Amino acid sequence: MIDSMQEFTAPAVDPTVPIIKLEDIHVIFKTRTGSLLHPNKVHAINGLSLELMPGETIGIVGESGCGKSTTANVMIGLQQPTSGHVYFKGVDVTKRTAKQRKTIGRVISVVFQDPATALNARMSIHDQLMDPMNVHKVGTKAEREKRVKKLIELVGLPSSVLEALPGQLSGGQRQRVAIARALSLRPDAIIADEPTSALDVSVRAQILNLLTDLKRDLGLSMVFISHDIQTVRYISDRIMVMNKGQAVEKGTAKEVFENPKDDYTKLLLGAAPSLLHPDLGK
Ligand SMILES: Nc1ncnc2c1ncn2[C@@H]1O[C@H](COP(=O)(O)OP(=O)(O)OP(=O)(O)O)[C@@H](O)[C@H]1O
Repeated sequence: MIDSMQEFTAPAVDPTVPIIKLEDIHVIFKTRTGSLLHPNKVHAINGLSLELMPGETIGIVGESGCGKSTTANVMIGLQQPTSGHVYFKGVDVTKRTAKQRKTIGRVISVVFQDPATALNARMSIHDQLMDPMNVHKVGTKAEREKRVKKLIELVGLPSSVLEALPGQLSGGQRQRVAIARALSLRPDAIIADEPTSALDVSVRAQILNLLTDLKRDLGLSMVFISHDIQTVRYISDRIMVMNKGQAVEKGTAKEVFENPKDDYTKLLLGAAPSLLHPDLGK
């Protein structure tokens, strides 16, 4: 771990105010097909409420199509809810202004499933890490250069990768770069949408461990999205189980695993073998 972690730690915030709060969110997509009951409509999110408190990791778990990514998109403002409210540090940003959008884009970072598509194939790793800091005019050029070197160290990569293009790195290394970039603006929160699903099983464990270390050392708040309940258990303080656009169960990781209340949660717990690497203890 590097000495000067402090400059990467999440900014101090009021511990009693959620970083992100979703209140009774509905998202209805207009489509060409739809269902028998709702022709030409998909009710992707159906009355969802959620609070991400400072320093905590919330795991969102559910099968493909249950609305996990749409929930993430509502949080970061990529998807406008059909109804309901989105709060950022206590401020209603449901209909966010361009200025609010820019601010929130800076303080909530996203790590996507596939680092190959999230990174620019033609840009060196150095330039990709510099880019968000250039856009948001962070410090002087010399300070940004120094920060790039520290960021790459923070995610456990040698400085030699800075000159590489994404295609020259392994999937796991690329995801580390994506995480370094997500940390570059010292975010309040990270939204990780299936960040390990595209990786080999052994690499998955390494990335999960890296995220666990970072959240502990930097005091990050995190929303961790996955269809694998064991992976979610490993990293989350609290878990929300989603089914058909609704939260069917919420609780601490311990509560959800030891005393699941909802039938769907029980089904998930008893379903397919974990995608988690066996080296990660239960
Ligand atoms: N832009 C869109 N237009 C129409 N329907 C959409 C759109 N985006 C998502 N949906 C639908 O909304 C529902 C929720 O999708 P979403 O991608 O949020 O689920 P998910 O749980 O993230 O699934 P996955 O794990 O496969 O990404 C699905 O039925 C999906 O087909």
